[in-house]
Amino acid sequence: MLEIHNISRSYTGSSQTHTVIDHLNLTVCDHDFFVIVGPSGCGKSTLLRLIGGFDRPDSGSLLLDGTEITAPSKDIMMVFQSFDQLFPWYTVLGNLTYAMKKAGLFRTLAERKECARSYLSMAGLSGFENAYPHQLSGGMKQRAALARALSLKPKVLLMDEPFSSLDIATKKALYPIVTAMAAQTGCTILLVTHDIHEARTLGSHIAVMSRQKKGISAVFSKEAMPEAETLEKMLEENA
Ligand SMILES: Nc1ncnc2c1ncn2[C@@H]1O[C@H](COP(=O)(O)OP(=O)(O)OP(=O)(O)O)[C@@H](O)[C@H]1O
Repeated sequence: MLEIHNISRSYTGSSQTHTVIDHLNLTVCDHDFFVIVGPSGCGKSTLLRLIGGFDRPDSGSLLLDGTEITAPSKDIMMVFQSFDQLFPWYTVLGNLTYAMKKAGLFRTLAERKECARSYLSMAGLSGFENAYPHQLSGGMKQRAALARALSLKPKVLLMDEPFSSLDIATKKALYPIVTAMAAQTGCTILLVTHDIHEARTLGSHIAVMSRQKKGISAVFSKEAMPEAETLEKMLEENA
């Protein structure tokens, strides 16, 4: 379980301090597909960086299974928006086996390859194991990045607008794959998006972040999820 207690984070510029997150609290349960939406600049990426241990709060604490998050670790992986997150000099399979080796997973290359193939199959990339990243479409690159991250068996996967550069048809084709991968691996997922349709399609929960509140203004479970129009309105109100 991920527990965020009363965290605050400010950035100090040349003349003033800008508080982005102010006493934010949030609990994300194991296996949740937790989607964070919010107006531009409200601090969504800042929050993901804090959860990932890439940044530290000025006050408050973040706990994963009761242990404070103080630095990046193999328990929490991140997938970004950029199509350039794969190593261009490795094949798709090589990207996964190299990451596994670095993470100390499996003793032999054969074991790593077998595991990598199963994650690539989940991502719908069977047959592309020997392709290089430049030979893949944007959607395929994001699926490969997702497969690579999940193959490292993190407890939590953070995704910062991973699909926002994809066209609508590609995104729609990707959602069932992402949902199936989340279910099959059981990984807890936190996804930041601007796309309300994406949030409603993928999320087991949706949290709305607010610029005025500098925190979370509402959390909805799948059963109580508002219509897209209502969510859009909430985003406008929280800008
Ligand atoms: N390293 C930094 N130094 C100074 N200010 C920063 C830094 N990182 C973020 N900010 C500021 O903090 C605020 C929140 O930024 P953040 O990127 O977390 O928001 P966001 O909700 O992810 O935005 P967007 O939806 O546009 O990607 C912005 O005003 C941004 O300029």
